Amino acid sequence: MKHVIALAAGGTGGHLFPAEALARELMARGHDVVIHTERRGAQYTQALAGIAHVVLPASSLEGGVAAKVRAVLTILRGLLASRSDMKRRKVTAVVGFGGYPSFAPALAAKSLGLPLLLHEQATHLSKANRQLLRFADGLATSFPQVAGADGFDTGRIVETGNPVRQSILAARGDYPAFGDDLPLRLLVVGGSQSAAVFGRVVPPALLALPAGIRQRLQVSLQYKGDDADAIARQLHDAGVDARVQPFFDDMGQRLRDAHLVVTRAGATTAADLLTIGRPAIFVPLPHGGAREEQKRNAETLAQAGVGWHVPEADLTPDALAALLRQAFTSPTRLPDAARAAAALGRPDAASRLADAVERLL
Ligand SMILES: CC(=O)N[C@H]1[C@@H](OP(=O)(O)OP(=O)(O)OC[C@H]2O[C@@H](n3ccc(=O)[nH]c3=O)[C@H](O)[C@@H]2O)O[C@H](CO)[C@@H](O)[C@@H]1O
Repeated sequence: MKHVIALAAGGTGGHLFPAEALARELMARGHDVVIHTERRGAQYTQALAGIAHVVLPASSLEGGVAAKVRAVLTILRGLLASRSDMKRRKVTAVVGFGGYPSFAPALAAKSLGLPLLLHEQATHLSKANRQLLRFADGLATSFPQVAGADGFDTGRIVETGNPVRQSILAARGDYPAFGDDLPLRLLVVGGSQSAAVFGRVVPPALLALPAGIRQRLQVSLQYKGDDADAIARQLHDAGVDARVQPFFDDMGQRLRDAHLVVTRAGATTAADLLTIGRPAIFVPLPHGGAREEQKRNAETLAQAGVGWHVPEADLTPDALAALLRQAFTSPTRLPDAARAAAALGRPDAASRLADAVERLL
C-alpha cells in the first residue's frame, strides 16, 4: 500500500544526503516522500531534485538565556509549519536523521500520533537524536553498536547502515592501479562545510614530499578559503597537479579514482568512502559536543584498519608529509586498508532502512 513518509533532516550534507538516499528508495517502492529541512538544506538542489521538500525555520538550543528563548520560539514555529504540512499531505510516518532542525518535525510527528523512526549516522547518538529518543518508536543505526541509547528497548533497534547517494553506489569499483611510476591520486575533503585546516596544512605537506612522489600526485582539494586560488597556483608552480574547489559535486567519481583520502570524520563522508572502499587519514573536528562524535568515528575506523586517526593538533605539515610518504611508498598498506574499508561498506543501507520504515506502517 502506498504511504506518505516525511523525512526530517538537518541542513548539512551529513544529514541531508542519507535522507535523499532513503527518499529515492521509498519513492522507487511507490511511496510519496517529503523532506522537512532548513534553509541550508534547500541549497542542495541536486540532492533534492524531484523530491518534495519543505524549508522550516530552525535554530540550535545553544547560547545564553535570550538566545535559548528565541530558539524555542523558532522551534515552535517550525513545529507548527511541519505539523500543518504533515496533516495536509496525510503523512503516515516520520523518519528523523538528526541535526537540530530535525527536532520540530519529530515533535510534530508525535503530536499527530505518527510513528517516528530515528536514524543515527555515527557510532554515538547525536545530541538531537539522544533528546528525541524518548519519543521514538524505533532506532536505526549505521554501525553494529551505537552508544548513548541506554534504556531504549533493544528490540526496537535495527542496524541498517548509513544510506549513501545513488552517485556513490554507481561509483563502486576496484582499487585503482597502484605502484611505481603510476599516478597517485589524493582526495582531500573537509565535509559539507570544507575545513580550513586542510588549506593550511595540506599544501606545505605536499611541497615537502620528495620530487618522485610529488610529480606523480593528482590532488583534489576541497577548500573554500579566500586564498584558494593562491593555493592552487602555489601547488601548480611546484609541479603538483591539483584541483582546488569549494565543493565537489562528483564525489562518487573522485572517491573511486582516489588512492587515499584525507578527511574529517563526519559519519556520512565515512559511509561514502566505506561503500566505495577507500583508505583515509581521518582528522576529526576537534573539541567536545557533537564534534566529539567525529573523534569516535575516526578511532573506530582506524582500529578497523581503514587508515589513520590524526588529531588536528598533531596535523603539522611535517607529520602529514611523513604519513603520506609512508602510505605511498608501501606496496601493501593502502590496498590492505582499502579492503578493510570495503568490508565495512553497506551498499544495501537504503533498502534496509526502507524495510525498517515499512515495518512501522
Ligand atoms: C558541523 C556538523 O553538523 N557536522 C556533522 C555533519 O557533518 P557534515 O555535514 O560535514 O557531514 P559529513 O562529513 O558526514 O558528510 C558530508 C557529505 O558531503 C559530501 N561531500 C563533501 C565534500 C564535497 O566536496 N562534496 C561532497 O559531496 C560527502 O561525500 C558526504 O556525503 O553531519 C555528520 C553526519 O551526521 C556528522 O558526523 C557531523 O558531525
